[in-house]
Amino acid sequence: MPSTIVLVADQQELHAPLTRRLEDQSHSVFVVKDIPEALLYLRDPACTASVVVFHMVLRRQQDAFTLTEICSFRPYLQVILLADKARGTVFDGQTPHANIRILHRSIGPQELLHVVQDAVGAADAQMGSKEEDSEVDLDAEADENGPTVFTTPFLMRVGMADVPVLLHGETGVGKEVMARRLCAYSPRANKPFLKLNCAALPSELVESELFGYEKGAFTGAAVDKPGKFEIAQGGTILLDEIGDMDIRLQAKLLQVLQDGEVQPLGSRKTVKLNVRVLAATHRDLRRAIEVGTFREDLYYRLNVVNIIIPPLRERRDEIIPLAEKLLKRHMRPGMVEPVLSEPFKELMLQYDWPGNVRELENLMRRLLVYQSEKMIFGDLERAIEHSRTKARPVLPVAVETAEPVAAAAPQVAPAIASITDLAEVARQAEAKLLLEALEHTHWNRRQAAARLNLDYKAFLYKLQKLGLVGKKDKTTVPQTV
Ligand SMILES: Nc1ncnc2c1ncn2[C@@H]1O[C@H](COP(=O)(O)OP(=O)(O)OP(=O)(O)O)[C@@H](O)[C@H]1O
Repeated sequence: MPSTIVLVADQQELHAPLTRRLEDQSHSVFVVKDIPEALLYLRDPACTASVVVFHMVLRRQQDAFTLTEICSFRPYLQVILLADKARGTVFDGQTPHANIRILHRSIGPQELLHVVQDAVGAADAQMGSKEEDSEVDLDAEADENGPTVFTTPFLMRVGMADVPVLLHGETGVGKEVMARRLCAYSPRANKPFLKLNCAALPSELVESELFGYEKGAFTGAAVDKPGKFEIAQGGTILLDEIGDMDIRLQAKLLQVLQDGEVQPLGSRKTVKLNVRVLAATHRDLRRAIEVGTFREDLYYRLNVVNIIIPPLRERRDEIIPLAEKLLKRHMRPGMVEPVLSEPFKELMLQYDWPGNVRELENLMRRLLVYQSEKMIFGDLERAIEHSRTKARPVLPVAVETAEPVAAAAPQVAPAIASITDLAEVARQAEAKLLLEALEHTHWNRRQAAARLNLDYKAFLYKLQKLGLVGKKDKTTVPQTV
């Protein structure tokens, strides 16, 4: 069975031959240049590696602790370490975890290949026994890496499909975790995975980050800079908070997706792209389309597969297992793992978790710091009391799902009456009118202004105010869409 193998090596001549031979056997090899980066990757919930080979000597005892900890929450993971002596000196006389093999650093390439193949077999055997269990009742499978409403076979199919995926869900539900997981199951698993948060930056910055620029393209562009699309070549890009992307930029993104090529700002060259696009949002994009703040054509481009991740309060059976997993994730070596008491678990099950898994994670981190439930018991009680007296947060409208398994997920409530602010309603209505006029006139602004019986300057001012055009950057407004 093809596996994902992490190879930790800082020298090309060490990892290149091994990578080639493993890739010849259809395995995906992910090369990491240093130990801290490798440990970080292995701790990531989206990591699906079954074998990790440290082609460098582990010297810090702290790293050995971390590795042991990773092995305990990733029971399939097989670890191969090279050491100065074929005995684990870094483990300071302690017996290493059963899945850790320590070899002498002078081992030859052929012998190392055999050990890696053997480790792949051992990981497969352990995963196989888990898969047999899951065949009995796939839906009930307790998947440690994501909401149990999505089975591993479903996610593998979507991951392998290499099509755009739109992820919907409230903040903190695990959209990024899901995106990383889809990537890990895809043929692009050992290629770059980049994320850009479209809401966190002003639109000009999002544009230059995504598409890159050439030296001199604008004030401050002192050197050429490739955009994320270019850096992610061969891999995957996650456009987080796509619902917050400026409408003008949406047009440009659409063009890039349609043409499969990108033109850095200020440049004449175009770069052919081979990047899988995943997008995530907590917004109701259907509504955004209605009010003219999201382009329908872009929506259909991104929405080949649509996954709605339900909020944590709609998958309460996952709260306790997730809490226990998050406690383990954040424990430092030598820490005593707090045992969650029954009354505390009961309280956790009553709470609605508006911040979803992120909020649960923060609570578990606090618990590890305080080492006492008592200190946060009252906070949780007050939060429950508060949520009883307040209205539920507004949720995104349920949208159709492309897969039967996804359709089985609890549907989220419609976002009725989410816009209570009159000024916002007026702003959105105005934006819709302006955009319609621009669409009709193929983005000829003079004609669009005339169509709306508006003075041209007043029209431009409105475009600016609504964020539909940059102050100086008129050239990037699409003339044809
Ligand atoms: N199934 C899971 N197992 C373990 N941790 C999880 C899981 N889902 C989410 N998390 C953790 O919860 C936090 C929030 O997850 P993530 O960033 O994926 O959510 P999000 O929906 O993308 O959030 P936002 O909308 O704010 O971008 C992260 O620290 C992540 O590691």
